[in-house]
Amino acid sequence: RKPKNFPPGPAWFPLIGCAWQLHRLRRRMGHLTKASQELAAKYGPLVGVRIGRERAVFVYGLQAIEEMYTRDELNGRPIGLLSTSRTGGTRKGIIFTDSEFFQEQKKFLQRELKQSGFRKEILMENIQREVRAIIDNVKRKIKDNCAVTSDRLFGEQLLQSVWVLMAGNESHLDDLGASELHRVMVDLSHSTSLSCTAFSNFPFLKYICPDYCGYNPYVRVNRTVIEFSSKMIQGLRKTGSPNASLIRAYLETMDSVGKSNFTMDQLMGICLDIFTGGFETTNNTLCFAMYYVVVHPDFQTKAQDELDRVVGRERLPTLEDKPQLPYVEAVVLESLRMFTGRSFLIPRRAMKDTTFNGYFIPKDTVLFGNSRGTFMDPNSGWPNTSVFNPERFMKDGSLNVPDGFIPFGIGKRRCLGEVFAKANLFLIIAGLLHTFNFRPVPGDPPHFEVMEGLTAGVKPFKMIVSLR
Ligand code: HEM
Repeated sequence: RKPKNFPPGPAWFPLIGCAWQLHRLRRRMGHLTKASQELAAKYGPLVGVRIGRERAVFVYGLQAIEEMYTRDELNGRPIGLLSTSRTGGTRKGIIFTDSEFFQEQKKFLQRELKQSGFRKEILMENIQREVRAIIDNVKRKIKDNCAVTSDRLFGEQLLQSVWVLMAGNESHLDDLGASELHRVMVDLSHSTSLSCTAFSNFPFLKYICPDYCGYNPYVRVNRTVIEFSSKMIQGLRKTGSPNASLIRAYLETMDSVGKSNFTMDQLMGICLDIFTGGFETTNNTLCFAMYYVVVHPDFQTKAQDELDRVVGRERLPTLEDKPQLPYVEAVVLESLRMFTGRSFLIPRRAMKDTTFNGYFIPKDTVLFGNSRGTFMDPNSGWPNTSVFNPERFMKDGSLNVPDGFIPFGIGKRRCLGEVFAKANLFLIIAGLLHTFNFRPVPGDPPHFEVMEGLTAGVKPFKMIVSLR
């Protein structure tokens, strides 16, 4: 059948997104995924929009997103200021590259991480060290017996463990470095959005108002992360890293292969991607989890009862306990649903002229996947989607993950850090609930507000934390 013309939709939508971003209203305006959901209700799973002179498509609903995830010709990443200006003018790293270059680099990273940072004993040592540091950090904060704010509870420790994932268990960031990197990563998150960054959608703005349109801050924070990584790697090169690690393997390949795609600039792009992918997503999921356990003490108590039964009070939970802690895992999955269901996916690019859902999609069209439609929309087949309820992942006392719950994506562009993220989220949430009680501040309950950034976050809130 002859494909229909480009998907229909309003031309003005990205303009509104950019206006939100420019006027820094995003924190009060709720999340753009909701607006795109309303468009999908009117136009269907593919909504055609115009961004400057380019046409783009918003993709909505599980079926359409799954198709986008798995079709090779929809596997590219956009070529634009968002993907080039972060790494000195050309696309580098994993997240924003495509074609054979991307395939070669991702394969290398997957193989090396399997042999180093993702190996069970190395992963456990790294994350358990991080969980103990997070618990000590919270203990220090509650010493004064006043309310604790949700941000800065785990961010620096997360960055520390992401660095160890790349550089090996012997290499650590010092406190000053971790704290500075944390500040920069938060800036990076707030300086941009994956769907509606003004300078990326309207590149001429970088000449007219480079600061106001977000271009300068975006370039500046990315450059700082790259300089930081470069300094750390120079240090590693001088001292020689004693253990197998991703960075050591990359440097060795670079030296042995000589002139190839394995370059220092590309390694910097990879560090930037792993810091960004590893920090932002996990940190925001944890903030959603903390918000919901504070406002739902019953879920908190149920998870704590399970932890007491299975783990006892004498030691911290481990990954070996995970199969016996289905309810704690259900809390993790429900927090992931709340986080990912409010975020846009990393944009895609059509690698050639193709058809999608019956429509003609020309080469280089940018596609924005909205994961709200996969498990947050009332029509997605999940009941009461806006309500936090870990029970939806439980059946007869066991964990039951419904088909179509794909917070880490599927296909060739599936999340590189999935193993690490799952272990991290489980051990941090289990460790915190095992050690502390989290309660609302009397008379000042947390106010739920989604902040748009690179991904969705919860506005920082205060809570009372006490040792169990
Ligand atoms: C809550 C935690 C996380 C979630 C929900 C998440 C989700 C995702 C999703 C859905 C994608 C696929 C995007 C697409 O198909 O276009 C992705 C890609 C990616 N993630 Fe994650 N992620 C998480 C944590 C991490 C961590 C911890 C790391 C690194 C240590 C990481 C690194 C990456 C990278 C490098 C990519 C790009 C892969 C590619 O383009 O092929 N992520 N992530």
